[in-house]
Amino acid sequence: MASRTKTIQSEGQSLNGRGEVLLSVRDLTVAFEEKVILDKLDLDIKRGEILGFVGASGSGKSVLLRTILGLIRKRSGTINLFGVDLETASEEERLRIDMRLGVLFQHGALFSALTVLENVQVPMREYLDLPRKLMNELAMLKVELVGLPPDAASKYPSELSGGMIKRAALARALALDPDIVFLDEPTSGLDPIGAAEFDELVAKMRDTMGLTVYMVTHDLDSLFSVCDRVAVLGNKKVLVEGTIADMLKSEEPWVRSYFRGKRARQLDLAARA
Ligand SMILES: Nc1ncnc2c1ncn2[C@@H]1O[C@H](COP(=O)(O)OP(=O)(O)OP(=O)(O)O)[C@@H](O)[C@H]1O
Repeated sequence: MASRTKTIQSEGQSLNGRGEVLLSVRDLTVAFEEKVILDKLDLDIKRGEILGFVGASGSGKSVLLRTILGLIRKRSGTINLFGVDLETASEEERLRIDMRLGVLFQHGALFSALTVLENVQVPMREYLDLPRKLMNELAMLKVELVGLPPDAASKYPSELSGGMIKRAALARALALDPDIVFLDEPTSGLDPIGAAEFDELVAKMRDTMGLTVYMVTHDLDSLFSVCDRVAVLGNKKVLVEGTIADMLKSEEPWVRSYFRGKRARQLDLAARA
């Protein structure tokens, strides 16, 4: 556990383009009939950062993620990705944007009838037209990139551990070399060691590839150990955002109890030790 809480946050801004805003959400309102879930919400994510997105259960984290990904229709506001307003984007622009996004859904794991290699190739088949041999080679590189042994490539999801499934799902999310990956509770269901290893992998990808990560999580360990910035969803908008240090100083009641509750205090002490 102690190694988990040792901070592995970004050490510098050395990679090109760091700081550039890749996703900008402004005045976003999402409602299901009369029920407003998000009300004039603003959010930015910058290149090369890991943004941890937290909020009470049912506060709308998944709705926001699905709206950004174009799976839920917004009522008003703008969502701008890579400088393009999604509402006015042409079909071709939208396709190019989609290819720059990787997604790891919490329950959307892997196709059970496909091997790991075939799962990783799903986005490649959808968006690219590559010869089979090249696709196999590229998918294999992704399998290795996420730290899976080569023999995992020919296995089916039912033959893998929980941690290996998450890695394989990450490999699939990285299939097209995206600029941003959206991870929906990536460490849920993993034991602390598996979760720590997954966090370290994500941090390594930020540091070596400049990957930008939007991580919805309830996992305090992840928030303390890898997130460069945290955004808290509450009252239908981003209530507070900033570093973990900012969260620890916040007097907002939900943020206070979440980040300064007993468990959070123990993690903070361990991280400082
Ligand atoms: N398709 C839908 N139709 C109607 N209401 C919906 C729909 N999808 C989500 N909601 C409602 O939107 C609210 C926010 O749900 P959401 O799943 O985004 O919460 P969450 O913050 O991700 O919660 P959790 O942390 O428990 O996963 C909930 O009240 C939910 O019932």
